[in-house]
Amino acid sequence: MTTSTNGKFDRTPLIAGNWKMNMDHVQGITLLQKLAWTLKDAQHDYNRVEVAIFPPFTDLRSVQTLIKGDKLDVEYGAQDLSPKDSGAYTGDISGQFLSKLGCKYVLVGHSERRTVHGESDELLNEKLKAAYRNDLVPVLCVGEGLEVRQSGKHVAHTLEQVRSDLAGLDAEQVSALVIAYEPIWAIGTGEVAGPADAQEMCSAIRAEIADLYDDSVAAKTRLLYGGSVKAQNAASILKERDVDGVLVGGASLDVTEFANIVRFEHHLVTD
Ligand SMILES: O=C[C@H](O)COP(=O)(O)O
Repeated sequence: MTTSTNGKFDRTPLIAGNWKMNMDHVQGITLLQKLAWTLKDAQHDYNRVEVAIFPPFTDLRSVQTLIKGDKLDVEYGAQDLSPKDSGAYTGDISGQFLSKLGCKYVLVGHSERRTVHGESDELLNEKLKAAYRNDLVPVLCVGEGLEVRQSGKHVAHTLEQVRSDLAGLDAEQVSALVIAYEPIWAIGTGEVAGPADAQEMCSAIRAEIADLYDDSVAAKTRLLYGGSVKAQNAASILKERDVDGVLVGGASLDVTEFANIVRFEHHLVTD
């Protein structure tokens, strides 16, 4: 039944669910439990397609306990971290604490952090370094707003974000990095960038990494697309050569929908 989509899967595809500020810890473990059951019933192979969730900070301990207790193969991460490791930074969360909670990943520079909280590329560069210092794999989010897209400067704009955010990172760090291209105009709006748009940007980001580092680094960095991804459009986006996964917001709160996104290869077979 399962088939390779296009032979690109030397990079393990990553299907990531960003719960944003939804699901308290009780709701969160119910959602995770249902997701794990659904994927178990479907005999999902986590080595073939990795699954990660990004719950609110207050859910992380419960998520860790469930995943450890039930030996689930779902990975998890936080939605943000402080650029500092400890100190008088009221309200901030240290990467040290996230690491201690068993997080594998952390989102950095989600567009809602950039726009609602005014986070700059300089700050995001510090957050990336904090993530690596604490053995967390960052999922760096980049992407343009509607005005930039309409001006036709979306590729230049996004590559500038990539260059600024990665300043000072070494080849090993960037090889492990995940970058999510999320055009702001497509987030939570129902507007989806087409597969060709996702491929255009992911291929430009990969070429930029090859320029900044080398081809072997660019071949390892995983690139995701995010913005109104649903089960119905996931497979066509994931078929693109440089798209290695998706970062899902709204649809990650619906178990059936998210599980179907995780099982995108099966949709390719039946589409
Ligand atoms: O982190 C996820 C993105 O913001 C996409 O959200 P969405 O799938 O609700 O459009």
